[in-house]
Amino acid sequence: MQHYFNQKDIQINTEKGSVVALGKFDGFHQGHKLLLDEVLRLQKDGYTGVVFTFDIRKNSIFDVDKLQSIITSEEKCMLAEQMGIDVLVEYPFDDAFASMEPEAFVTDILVKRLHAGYVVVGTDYGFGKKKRGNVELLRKMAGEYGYQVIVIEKKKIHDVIVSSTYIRMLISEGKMEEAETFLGRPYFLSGHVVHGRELGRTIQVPTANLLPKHGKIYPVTGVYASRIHLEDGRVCYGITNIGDNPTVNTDRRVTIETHIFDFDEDIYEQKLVVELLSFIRGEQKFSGVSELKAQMLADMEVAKQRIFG
Ligand SMILES: Cc1cc2nc3c(=O)[nH]c(=O)nc-3n(C[C@H](O)[C@H](O)[C@H](O)COP(=O)(O)O)c2cc1C
Ligand SMILES: Nc1ncnc2c1ncn2[C@@H]1O[C@H](COP(=O)(O)OP(=O)(O)O)[C@@H](O)[C@H]1O
Repeated sequence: MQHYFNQKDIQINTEKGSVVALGKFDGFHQGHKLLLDEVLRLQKDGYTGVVFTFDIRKNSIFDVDKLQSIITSEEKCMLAEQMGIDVLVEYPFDDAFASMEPEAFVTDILVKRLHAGYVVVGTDYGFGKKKRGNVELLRKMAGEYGYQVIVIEKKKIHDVIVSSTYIRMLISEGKMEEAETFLGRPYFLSGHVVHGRELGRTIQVPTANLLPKHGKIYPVTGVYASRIHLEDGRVCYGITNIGDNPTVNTDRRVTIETHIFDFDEDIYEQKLVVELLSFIRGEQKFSGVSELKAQMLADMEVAKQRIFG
């Protein structure tokens, strides 16, 4: 997959033209999937499939520090690659771009740079200066510039519109099963295993530690049943604690710690993808390590019950 990250000199070489899906695509959820399926369908017909999204970190109108996404840019790239998308664009949404006339976006980017044969958007997609660009404008310019517009209606599940905002709310409340329904896959986090206090092994519950990433949304602190994807493709199950470990931690830094069931290997530096399947309990301060350990063993039984039934 080709990945344009935070760069404006995009040029796609395509014989037949491209199919471009436009959107923020935070989460690549069940609603986004309808757009992505159109891209994949037209890719099979020989069009170059492009997912066009924005990197908004350089725009002064957003309080970037407060923005939290379901998936990081790296995770978006990983998912697009897994789906088989040809090109992922994360276009810099800087102040210059925010004030671009929508007609110029169509002619300069969609037509000249991406050679769009098809443009796929949701019903309420807005782009360009003051969001004046919309489905109507895309349709109006389609004849002259030789592309077709595919408009996708909002997907609903149990009568609720699937949206990134709704899914972020579910995640932050620890409602992992519901988040999974709307995402179409469990919420996951990813990163490289770092060293911790090496206390886990002394209580026979070693935990692979990941650091939280800036800009990523995390669920409420506590214990979760989890599924772990190791770098070599193996899939394991385990239990994950997100929190600042009040029982043993003095610096109160938040970490993500996963104990993998029936596993005994050194996996420091390895990249893990940890899917959080089900919330078990909130984090607590125990009177000592032996109380904590007893609770961890009980948590493991609950996790196994939820995972294996
Ligand atoms: C299933 C599980 C549940 C945990 N629950 C708590 C908790 O409620 N309170 C707490 O202070 N720490 C909790 N921890 C974190 C432990 O304190 C931590 O894993 C242990 O200190 C090992 O740390 P280390 O990886 O830095 O060696 C939990 C860890 C796991 C794996
Ligand atoms: N079942 C397991 N689950 C998680 N990590 C394991 C397991 N078995 C061995 N390990 C290894 O042990 C390390 C965790 O041991 P631990 O004593 O908790 O040290 P640390 O405080 O550095 O995380 C992991 O990073 C991993 O390399």
